[in-house]
Amino acid sequence: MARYERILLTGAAGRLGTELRKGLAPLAGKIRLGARNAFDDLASNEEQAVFDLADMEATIEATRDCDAIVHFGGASLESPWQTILDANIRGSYHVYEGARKHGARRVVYASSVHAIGYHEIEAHIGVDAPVRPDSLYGVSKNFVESLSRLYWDKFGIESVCLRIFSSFPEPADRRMLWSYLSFADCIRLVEASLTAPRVGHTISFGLSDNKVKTVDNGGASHLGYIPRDSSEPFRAAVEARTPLPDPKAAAVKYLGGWFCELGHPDDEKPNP
Ligand SMILES: NC(=O)c1ccc[n+]([C@@H]2O[C@H](COP(=O)([O-])OP(=O)(O)OC[C@H]3O[C@@H](n4cnc5c(N)ncnc54)[C@H](O)[C@@H]3O)[C@@H](O)[C@H]2O)c1
Ligand SMILES: O=C(O)[C@H]1O[C@@H](O)[C@H](O)[C@@H](O)[C@@H]1O
Repeated sequence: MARYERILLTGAAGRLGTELRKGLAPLAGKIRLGARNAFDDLASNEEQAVFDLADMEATIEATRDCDAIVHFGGASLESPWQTILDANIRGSYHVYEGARKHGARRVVYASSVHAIGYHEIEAHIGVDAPVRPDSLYGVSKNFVESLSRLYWDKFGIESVCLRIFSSFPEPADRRMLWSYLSFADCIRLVEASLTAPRVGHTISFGLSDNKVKTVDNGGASHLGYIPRDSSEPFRAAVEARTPLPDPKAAAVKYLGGWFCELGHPDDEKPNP
């Protein structure tokens, strides 16, 4: 029997949402696909909810009858304040209010490395290091990590906040040789987050079993996530096509990589 009756997946049309749509299928009787546009290829175990996360009423309504929420919708890069505010901050508040009003037991949230992007790689931080965002995007991830903490402490809604590093079809640059999370491992991580018996409020890094380890995920071992992939098969090709970067550059020094070199998104020309 499936573990959940109905899971709401926000961001269902996105890069990771598209992968999770297939990956979550065994875990729930129904997957409700949350997106801004309608799908025309619904499988028999799928239904849809078309809404913008900035719309409080519609977002709360989309959570009705869902016993779990996998929240992967929102701006996935540094963006102007208004976008961050509407999609990530207000949108996530609406999701958590939906969980509270409609009785979802657990939320799995796509946080990001950019919540702690200004920590130096050599610090080898654990999941309980102080937050250190590298962007407004990172600040929005800090907000939701904190919001979800409140909803656990006050309302008993469990959350797993996944600080995903770089989840792409394959590592695109040298940083991704240590920050890579394969799609299959991303699905394993979300599955572990949904099926671990007790998670309370958990923060976990989201990485594959890459050879170079930059952080310590021991504080999330109770999830039982075991990565099976690694960036190593891609190393030779990545190193051959990308020059050795300056080791003192902010993009190399900090976990957040190139986000640490971005300008401010609300300046007229943020990235000259
Ligand atoms: N892929 C990665 O490497 C990575 C790393 C860290 C965190 N994340 C997080 O994982 C989540 C998914 O990332 P992704 O790589 O699939 O990005 P993506 O941009 O492909 O997916 C995000 C989805 O959210 C939707 N969305 C954006 N604003 C919305 C709004 N206002 N209302 C409703 N839907 C909205 C988009 O249409 C899109 O389908 C994001 O929260 C992102 O911050 C991704
Ligand atoms: O740092 C990274 O590699 C990734 O961080 C994530 O938060 C972003 O959604 C993704 O677009 C970045 O490429």
